[in-house]
Amino acid sequence: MPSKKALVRRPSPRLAEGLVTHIERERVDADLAVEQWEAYVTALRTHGWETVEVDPADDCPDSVFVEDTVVMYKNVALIARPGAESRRDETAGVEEAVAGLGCSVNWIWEPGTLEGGDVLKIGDTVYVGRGGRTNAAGVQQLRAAFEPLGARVVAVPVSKVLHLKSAVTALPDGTVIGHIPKMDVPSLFARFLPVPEEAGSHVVLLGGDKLLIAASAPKTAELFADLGYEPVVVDISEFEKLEGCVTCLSVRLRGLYV
Ligand SMILES: NC(=O)NCCC[C@H](N)C(=O)O
Repeated sequence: MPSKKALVRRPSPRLAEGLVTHIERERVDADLAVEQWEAYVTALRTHGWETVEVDPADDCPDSVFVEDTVVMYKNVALIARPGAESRRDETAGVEEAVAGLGCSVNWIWEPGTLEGGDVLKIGDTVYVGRGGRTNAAGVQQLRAAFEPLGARVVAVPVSKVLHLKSAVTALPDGTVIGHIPKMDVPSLFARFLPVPEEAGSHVVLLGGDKLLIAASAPKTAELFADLGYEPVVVDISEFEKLEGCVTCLSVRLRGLYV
C-alpha cells in the first residue's frame, strides 16, 4: 500500500529571523507559531497522515519550511540545494530522515540550486519554477534525476513570488489553481482555475475531496466548497509573515510502498 507519511519539522526558536524577500517584515509571534504548527500537524494526522518529525534544526530560522529541502518522486528523494545560502544547513537532517524511511536518495549539486517550493507535481508532470531560488542548472539536474523515472519536467518562469508554489498548486483532478496577478505565464497551464486570493492558490491534498487551505483565503475556500471539495482550514498567519504557506510546512511521501 502506498504510504501516507508526511515529513514535518518543528519551528526553530529563531523563526522570527526567517527570510523575507517579496513582502515587508512583520513581527512574528514565536509562541503562536508553535501553536499554529501543532494545529497544522494535527490536521494532517486527523486526515490519515502519519507525520514523521525531522530532527529540529534550531540554528536555521527557516527550517520549519521543510518542503524546500527535498523533492519526492516515486521512491526517490532529491535533496535540494537551497538558493538561499542561509538555508543550506537544513538539508542534512532531512537527508537522514528520508534515508531512514527507505527512500533512494539523490542530490542537487553545485552550481545547481533548487528549492522544493518550486516543484509542483501533477501525476507524472513535474512543473519547476525557475526563479529567485532555483536556477537553470537546478532545473537541468531535476530533469536528469526524474525523467529517467518517467517524469515530464516543465520549466516555468517565476519572478513575482518566492516559489512556483507561492503562486500555483493543483486540485485533486489536476486542475491548476493560481492567483493570476502573481503568475508570470498563466497560459502555460492547460486546465487552469483562477482563485480570488493569493493564499487561495495554495492547497495540500489531504485525500479524497479534502483540501488543506489557509484561513487567510476564505473566498477561495468558499469557491472550493461550492465545487464539491471539503476545505480543511488552518491558521498559519505567523508563517505567512515569512512568505510561508500551507504546502511548505510538510512533505507528503506518497510514492513509498512501506
Ligand atoms: N515553499 C515555501 O513556500 N517556502 C517558504 C519559505 C519561506 C522562507 N522564509 C524563505 O524565504 O525561504
